[in-house]
Amino acid sequence: MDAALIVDSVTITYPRTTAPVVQDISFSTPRGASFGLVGESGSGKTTLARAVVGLLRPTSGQIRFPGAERGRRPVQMVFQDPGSSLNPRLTVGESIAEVLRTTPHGRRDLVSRITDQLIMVGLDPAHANRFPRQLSGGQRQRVAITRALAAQPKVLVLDEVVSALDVSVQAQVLNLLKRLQAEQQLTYLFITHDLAVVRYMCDEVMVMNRGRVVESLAATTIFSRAEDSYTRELISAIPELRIGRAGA
Ligand SMILES: Nc1ncnc2c1ncn2[C@@H]1O[C@H](COP(=O)(O)OP(=O)(O)OP(=O)(O)O)[C@@H](O)[C@H]1O
Repeated sequence: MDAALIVDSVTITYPRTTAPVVQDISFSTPRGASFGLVGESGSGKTTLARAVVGLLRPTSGQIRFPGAERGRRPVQMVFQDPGSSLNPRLTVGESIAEVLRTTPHGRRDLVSRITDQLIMVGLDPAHANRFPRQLSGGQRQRVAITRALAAQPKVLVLDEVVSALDVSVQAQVLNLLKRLQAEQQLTYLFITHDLAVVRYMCDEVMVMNRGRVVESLAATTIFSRAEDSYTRELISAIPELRIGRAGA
C-alpha cells in the first residue's frame, strides 16, 4: 500500500492534565484516499488533527508522511470557521499571496497564480480584491481551501469544514473537495461528527470515543455494519441522511 499518512500508536496528554485525550491511535491512509475520523465532541479528534499538522507533538508514538521530502511536513489544515482562520485585514488575494510566496513557481507572476488558485475552487478572480467579510460562508471556505492548497500539500486535514454551512452549500463544497482530490491525488483526513458526510466522502472511517478507537470500518458500510453500540448511538443521533439527496 502506497501510504501518504501513517499514524502509529499515537498518545497525547496535554500539559498539566493526567489522562491522555488521545490514546494509542494507529491508522494509515493510502495516497488519494479519504480517511474519516468521527466521534462526538471531546473525543479527541481535533487534538489528533493538530498533531498530524505539527501544531502539537504526540506524547508518544509517531506520525509519518512516507515519500515526503526530509524535514518537510506536506500537510495543511482547513478549519470549521474560515471567518476566524482567514486574516480579516487581508484581501483574499493577499491572503493567498502570503502562501504562494513561499512555494516554487518558475517564472509565473503572482497575480496570475492567484487567479489560477481562485478559478481552481470555482471563485471569480475578481474576488481577490475582497475582504473575507465581503464573502459568503461557502465562498470563504473555498478561499480557505485554495489557500491551503497553495502550499502544495499532499495531505489535507479537514476539520468540520462544512458543519457551519447551509446544507446546499455543504454539498457544493464536498463536491469541490472530491474534484480537487481526484485532480491532485490528495489524501484527506476528514474530521467530523457527521456520519452522512463521512459516508459520502470517505473510504475508511475510524470511530473515536474518549480518545480511544471504538471501531474502524469501510465508510460505505458504516450504516449497515457498525457493530459497536457507541457507533450505533452516533447513527441514531443523525436527524436525516441528507447527503444522499443533495450530493450527487
Ligand atoms: N489545550 C488543552 N489543554 C487541556 N485539555 C484540552 C486542550 N484542548 C483540548 N483539551 C481536552 O481534550 C479533549 C479532546 O478535545 P478535542 O478538541 O480534541 O475533541 P474533539 O473530538 O475534536 O471535540 P470537538 O468536536 O468538540 O472539537 C477534551 O476533553 C478537551 O477538553
